[in-house]
Amino acid sequence: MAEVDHLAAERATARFDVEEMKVAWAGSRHAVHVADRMARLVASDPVFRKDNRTMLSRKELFKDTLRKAAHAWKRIVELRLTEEEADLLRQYVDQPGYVDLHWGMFVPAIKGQGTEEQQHKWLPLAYKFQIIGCYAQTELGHGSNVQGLETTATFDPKTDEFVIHSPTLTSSKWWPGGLGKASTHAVVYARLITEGKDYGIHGFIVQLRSLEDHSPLPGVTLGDIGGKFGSGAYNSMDNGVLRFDHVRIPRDQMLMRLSQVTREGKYVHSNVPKQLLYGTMVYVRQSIVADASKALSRAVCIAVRYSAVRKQFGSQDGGPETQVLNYKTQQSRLFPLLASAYAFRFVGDWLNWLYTDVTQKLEAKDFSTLQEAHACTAGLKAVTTSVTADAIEECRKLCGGHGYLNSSGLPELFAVYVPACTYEGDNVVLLLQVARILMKTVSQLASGKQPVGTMAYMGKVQYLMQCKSAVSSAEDWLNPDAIQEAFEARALRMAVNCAQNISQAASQEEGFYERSPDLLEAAVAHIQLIIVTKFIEKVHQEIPGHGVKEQLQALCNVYALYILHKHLGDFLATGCITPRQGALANEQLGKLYAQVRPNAVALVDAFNYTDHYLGSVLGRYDGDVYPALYEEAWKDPLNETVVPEGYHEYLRPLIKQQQLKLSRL
Ligand SMILES: CCCCCCCCCCCCCCCCC/C=C/C(=O)SCCNC(=O)CCNC(=O)[C@H](O)C(C)(C)COP(=O)(O)OP(=O)(O)OC[C@H]1O[C@@H](n2cnc3c(N)ncnc32)[C@H](O)[C@@H]1OP(=O)(O)O
Ligand SMILES: Cc1cc2nc3c(=O)[nH]c(=O)nc-3n(C[C@H](O)[C@H](O)[C@H](O)COP(=O)(O)OP(=O)(O)OC[C@H]3O[C@@H](n4cnc5c(N)ncnc54)[C@H](O)[C@@H]3O)c2cc1C
Repeated sequence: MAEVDHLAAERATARFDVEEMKVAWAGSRHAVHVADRMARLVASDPVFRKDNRTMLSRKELFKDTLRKAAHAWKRIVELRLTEEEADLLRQYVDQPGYVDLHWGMFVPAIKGQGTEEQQHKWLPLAYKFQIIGCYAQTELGHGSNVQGLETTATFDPKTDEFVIHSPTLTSSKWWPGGLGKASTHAVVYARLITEGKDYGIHGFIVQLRSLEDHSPLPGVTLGDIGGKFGSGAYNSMDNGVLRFDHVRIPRDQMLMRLSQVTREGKYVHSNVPKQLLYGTMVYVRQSIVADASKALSRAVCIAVRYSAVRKQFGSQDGGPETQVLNYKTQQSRLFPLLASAYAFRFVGDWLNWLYTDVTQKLEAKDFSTLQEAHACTAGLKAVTTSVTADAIEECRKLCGGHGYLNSSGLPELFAVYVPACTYEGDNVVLLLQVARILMKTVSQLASGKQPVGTMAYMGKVQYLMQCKSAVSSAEDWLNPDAIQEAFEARALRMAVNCAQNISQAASQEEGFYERSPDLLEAAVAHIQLIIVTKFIEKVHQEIPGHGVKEQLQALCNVYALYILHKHLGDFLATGCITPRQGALANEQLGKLYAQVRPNAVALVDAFNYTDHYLGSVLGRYDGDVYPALYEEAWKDPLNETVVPEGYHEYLRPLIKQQQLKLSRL
């Protein structure tokens, strides 16, 4: 009971309106309401139970995923849920599965790369689940290097068909989610060959399995690629392997919005940038940024609530011990992660806006913002997923020994989340893309070309290369202009330093290759500037609710000053701030942690997660952690019998043998 009281007391110390913070987090009152309804719908349905997930075998887990997906679809149809509601319902079911790829990549690939006619033909089938699709791009031999894919699609003008073929072992499709067991169709990326010429990678809709009995079609070899990291977790997904042996598809199953092959076999490229082929990846990368804030906020919610419940040391004269949340070290490890969850949420909203804006421009044949969309989605995907993966592990450590139990929810969350650093573009590969664009922008500064969008600050090169921070007290670091200037100067100076070093190499390519570790850091600095800028912009907006703006302001400062403290070397080496100013930032950070402390539990309550979604005995809303931990232990299959299976075979003979030996002595 004492623990329950603890969280109630924690909630009473909050200095802001939690209901209004829920609105700020979700984006609108409507969003809070819909999310609430969908979360409760899922939590109250026994089919969506997930507390036994880590104890299921792979086969049981996969079947459970099929069952949940089918049940979710049934509920979506029965309740006539809107697209927004259906997306949320699937999110709260919280079990990776083939539907993620069907809705998340197969449908968007057809929408983005199919002609109107193709969309008209295929989308209704996909929308009604008459076909199930996946995104088959990566191969055994190549993932990052898309141009290196080997699968071929050779046009045969005699039959008006493409022949899809896997010429080598390394050309086997490898990894696509939903491919292994569930999908009937795939968007397959292959080298288009017509009139004897290789035109590079293009997308094709290929049927893989019979719609009658689900068996692979002739010439198609398919399977699952095997168990993955952790128990439960991403093992609910059937990541697959696929080989083609001269499989024929009609010509009109090439996705022809960007380029076409005529009946005669002539290749025609529309007047659009060829990078639009990568559009589905750009779309998914922006949604992964929003997912990062969800995964991070879940971990932080668990760690904050548990840290308020957990007590260690400090008891005097039999009085209460200290809540671990009161230790300054716990705060300095946890509160930056709390601030990062909010930061990623807001930058994710902004990125979604940017993506929508770019999409509208593309429809109007305006391709001017394509590079900005690529740099922002690639860079933000890389930084937010890397931070989130590390943060989930940090939250596990923040929960001490109990964090290592599956029932804490953290091991599974980590195992599910960590591949986000790799899929949809390895984070290093993506940051190098950002660096390439930074170098291009720096090289254009001399010609007077004004950078735009998130690179616009580079236009202030004369000022930012020589400015000195005016901060002279810890409080000065609360001024957003001081923060913004320091971050802009750091990012620009790192980029310019790289550019200068590269220019001394024998060639641009060689210089880029040699300096790539520095370029990664420059790219990270640029992306951190974007996150800080968007958080500052958010806080400048009108935000209703008692104390809400003040809390967000504090979190924004925590985020920025934490990054400054963590990357102090960059700020000092580039001469943007002095060691004294760095020390003042750290002093201010300590004061901010003290400000966050009484609000910490309420700040995670504002995420509005149900206990079902959190899936953690440590993160329970009521804080009644110990009875739940105790009860959970007894549910383990090992505890089904008092004497374990194998006792008579292995333990008893061993003990008896030793006893016999002893008795002979
Ligand atoms: C407790 C349990 C439950 C918890 C759940 C909670 C967690 C939530 C989980 C969320 C789940 C979400 C589901 C996600 C499922 C994941 C499924 C994964 C799918 C995949 O991985 S699909 C495969 C993805 N593959 C990749 O991303 C490959 C990466 N490689 C590339 O993108 C490219 O090859 C490249 C960009 C690295 C290089 O390409 P290329 O060689 O062609 O290009 P260059 O480097 O030469 O550049 C040429 C110019 O093109 C521009 N460019 C490049 N890319 C783009 C782009 N996308 N858009 C626009 N422009 C682009 C470059 O800038 C160059 O421009 P320049 O002007 O010529 O310099
Ligand atoms: C869980 C999961 C789900 C997936 N789902 C899908 C899916 O649905 N569909 C699909 O098509 N694919 C899918 N993938 C594949 C995924 O997109 C690729 O694994 C990813 O793009 C990374 O490519 P890779 O495996 O070739 O890594 P590699 O490129 O081989 O990376 C290996 C190492 O090399 C480094 N490296 C590579 N290139 C460079 C470079 N130029 N400079 C410096 N370092 C470099 C990387 O940083 C990394 O450290 C999935 C992968 C996973 C793990």
